[in-house]
Amino acid sequence: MLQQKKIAFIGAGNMAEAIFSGLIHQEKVAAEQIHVTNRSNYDRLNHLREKYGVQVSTSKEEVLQNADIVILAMKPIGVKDAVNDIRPLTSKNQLFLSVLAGITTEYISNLLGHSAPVVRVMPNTSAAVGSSATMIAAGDNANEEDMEMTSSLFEAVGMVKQVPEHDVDSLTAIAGSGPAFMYYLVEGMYESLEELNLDKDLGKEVIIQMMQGAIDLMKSTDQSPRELYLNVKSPGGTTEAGLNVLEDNDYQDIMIECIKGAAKRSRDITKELSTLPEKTLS
Ligand SMILES: NC(=O)C1=CN([C@@H]2O[C@H](COP(=O)(O)OP(=O)(O)OC[C@H]3O[C@@H](n4cnc5c(N)ncnc54)[C@H](O)[C@@H]3O)[C@@H](O)[C@H]2O)C=CC1
Ligand SMILES: O=C(O)[C@@H]1CCC=N1
Repeated sequence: MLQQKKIAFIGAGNMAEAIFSGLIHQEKVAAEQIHVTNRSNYDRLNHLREKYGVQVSTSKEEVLQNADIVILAMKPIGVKDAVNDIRPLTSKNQLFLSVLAGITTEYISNLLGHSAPVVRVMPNTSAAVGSSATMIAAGDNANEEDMEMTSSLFEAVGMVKQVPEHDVDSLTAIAGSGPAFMYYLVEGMYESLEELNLDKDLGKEVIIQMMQGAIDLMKSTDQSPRELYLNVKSPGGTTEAGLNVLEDNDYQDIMIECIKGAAKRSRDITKELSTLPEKTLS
């Protein structure tokens, strides 16, 4: 399905790199099919070309010409300028995938001013290793074939779930931002290594394998997280001592607030930009 397709990335940051590096490593797409541009950082484009063999250009025209799929991967705040800039170079025959947090397909369609299909996509940086949890939601003009194309692209870099667009803000908190919350937790564990006078390399290896094992076990069982941690906890034991500290500090409430805060931010981005741009063409 993806063979021969020209894929244009508008934006060449962390997320764009995670997606196309994953696609290339999984051998789903050849590096020559990927065309990348950014605002103005040619050194960055050059670095990406040398590292992955992708096509890069500062000319948006070159990148967009005959592109089948256009992936919008700039920061949400820059979407208006970016799409205004490329609009004359786009056509309704191209499939637009927006990975921008908090930006609706309606907003993108209004900026584009034509009836090209737009799909909202929320991946995460684990795409780089083929392990993203990617949410996809159809905009009004996206048909089944467009969704299949989007699915097949992102299945190459992990799991894909098609969801209604009204759920994407909440799912962004988990699928998109979630990895950062995990890394933050692990950073805390790393910091404990020093206080415990443990060898850092050994400790890091143990922490990563411990996390991997916990994930493997969760995937292999119907047991709830509560059952799983109760299996670990012994009366008067070490786990109980640690869990007491977490409970005393309302750790789970904090985690719930963390996810809700991220979801709210996604909804607020939409609201901040909610004065929809006027349709430029009928
Ligand atoms: N970093 C992550 O884990 C995730 C990010 N996202 C979304 O991906 C998007 C990009 O995020 P990052 O890659 O982290 O940001 P970043 O700051 O690393 O990259 C942004 C890129 O957009 C380019 N850009 C800005 N204005 C432009 C314009 N007018 N024309 C062309 N290119 C332009 C910049 O030059 C840069 O290459 C955001 O909208 C974010 O919400 C979505 C899921 C996860
Ligand atoms: O922090 C952000 O806004 C983006 C979206 C999800 C992950 N990173």
